[in-house]
Order: sequence, then structure tokens, then C-alpha cells
Amino acid sequence: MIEINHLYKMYRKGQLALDDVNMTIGEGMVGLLGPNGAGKTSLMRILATLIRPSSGDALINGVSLKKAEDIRAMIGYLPQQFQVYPQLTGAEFLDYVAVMKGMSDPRKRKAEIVRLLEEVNLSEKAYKRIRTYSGGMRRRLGIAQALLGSPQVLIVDEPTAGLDPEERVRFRNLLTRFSLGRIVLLSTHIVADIESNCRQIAVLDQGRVCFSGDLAELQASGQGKVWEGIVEEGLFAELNPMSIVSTRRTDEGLLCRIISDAPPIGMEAAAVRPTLEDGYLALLRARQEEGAIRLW
Ligand SMILES: Nc1ncnc2c1ncn2[C@@H]1O[C@H](COP(=O)(O)OP(=O)(O)OP(=O)(O)O)[C@@H](O)[C@H]1O
Repeated sequence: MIEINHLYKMYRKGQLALDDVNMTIGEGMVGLLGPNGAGKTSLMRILATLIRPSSGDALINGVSLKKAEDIRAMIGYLPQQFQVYPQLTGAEFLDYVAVMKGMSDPRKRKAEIVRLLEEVNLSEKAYKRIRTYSGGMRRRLGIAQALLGSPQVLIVDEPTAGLDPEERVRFRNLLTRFSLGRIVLLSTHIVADIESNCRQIAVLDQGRVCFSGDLAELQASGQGKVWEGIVEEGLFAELNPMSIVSTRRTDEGLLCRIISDAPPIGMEAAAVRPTLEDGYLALLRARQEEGAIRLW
């Protein structure tokens, strides 16, 4: 379990990235959603003990972040910009990381690397140079390095950014498999990444946790606020662009999906069932209206 207590992060130039974050994270896959600049990476880097909080603390399985060595032995981390050495092979790279993690027995190291390469479906590429890997293969290698030493907690920062749809699905499935019996904390701003397999979701916005709950609860944030209707093309420009979630051209005009507390003016619209993404957008929009955040 991860217990985050009154975590603040203020960067040198006065940028407040985390503003009193409190959260309890249980076992399984947990999604951390939030728009650009919400503080997701800052939170993950703090939990991975790469940077220190300005104040507050978190306990990972009862161990304080102040005990950085103990925490590092417990967690695996895949950063947003995962740096690899393109001239090494996948197996050489993992061996290098394993040595860095203090795995001194070469035979045990080799066995672990073979096992992990198999788990992430890279055995065939093990002895090929990383520069020949696709983006998805590099991410899978990233997960393999994060899993060296079988950590109880896996922290992955926007792991599917830049992947094609097929790799994205494959990568999500891989993470789901690893989340059995572990905590996998995954940050993203892509709702589909967390749609099917996260048992808990937290939404960060401007450094604050503005939602914590399950998928159904996030979806319910859009209840009664999602509308669909046909708009004549000439009138489209008059709609509030911030409220339009999607548009589709039909023979009658543009079919618009809109998020709004009240039925949209200037069109005939019917209330429709919110998707998870609608719920997320409705939540951010409500905060926007409270004046809490700037527009995208
Ligand atoms: N090293 C830094 N120095 C100063 N400000 C920073 C630094 N790193 C992040 N920030 C600021 O802190 C805030 C939170 O950034 P962070 O990268 O944690 O957000 P994020 O939710 O991960 O964003 P994204 O989805 O764009 O990656 C932003 O306003 C960002 O500009």
C-alpha cells in the first residue's frame, strides 16, 4: 500500500507542482490521470525517490520516502523519457541495469534477464542492438528493466505515449498482467489507457487530487451533463468550443457531443450516457468553471 500524506512540491522558480496531495493506493493497477502540467511526473519522481518533496511524506508498504535506499529496493520505475543505450543489445542493457541494482551473481542475473525478456516478449530480439527496436519494443524493454529484482511496486509514467494502437493494447495487457499481486501506478492523460483494467483512479489537476475513486464513479461525474444533437454547419461556430467533445458529419448536419450542465442553446440535443472520458472531461470542466484552472 502507498499512503501519501500532505505532499507538496515547489520547484526553485516558485512553481507549485504538488499542493497538499493526500491519497491511499492499494494493490492492483491504479491510474493517475491529469492534464499537462497537473503534477503527475512530479508525484511519480517523488515516489521513486528521484526528487524530494518540499514537505510531506509517503509510506510505501510502511517505509517512509526518507529511507530512499529501502524504497528503491522495493520499486521499479519507468520514466516518461526512458533513456537507453542504442549500441547495446537488449540483454546487455538489462545486465547493465541489473549490476547497477546490485545483483552481483552473474548466473542469477542471467536467469532473471532471460525470464524477463520472455515475459515482455522480447526473447527473439534479446541479442539485437536496441537501435533496431521499435518504440513499443523499447517500452517493453523499459518495463523489463523496471521489473528487475521483482519489485512490489511498479511506477510507470505515460508508458503508452507515442505507441501505435496495436502496441498500446499489447503494452496495456502486459501491465495488467504484472499488476496481479503488485501495485502498478500508471500515469497518463489518455483515458483509454485506464479504461478497462484500473481498479482505482486518481485525477490530479494543478497539483491537487480532484478525484479518487473507481471507474464507475469517474464516469458518473458526467451524469446529466453529456448531450448529443445535430447542428447545422453554419451554426457550429457559435457553439462554445470548450464544451464540444466530438463531432461527426452526417447527412443532416454535424452530430455534436457536448458537455454542459444545462441543455446546449441553439440546437436540439438529447442527454446521453457519459463515457469514462466524458466523466473525466466533465470533472475538469467543472473545476475550470470554478476558476480553478486555466483553459487547455
Ligand atoms: N524541474 C522543474 N522546474 C520547474 N518547474 C517544473 C519542473 N518540473 C516540472 N515543473 C512544473 O511543475 C508542474 C507539474 O509538472 P509535471 O511534469 O509534474 O506535470 P505532468 O502532469 O507530469 O505533466 P505532463 O502530462 O505534461 O507530463 C508544471 O507546471 C511544470 O511546468
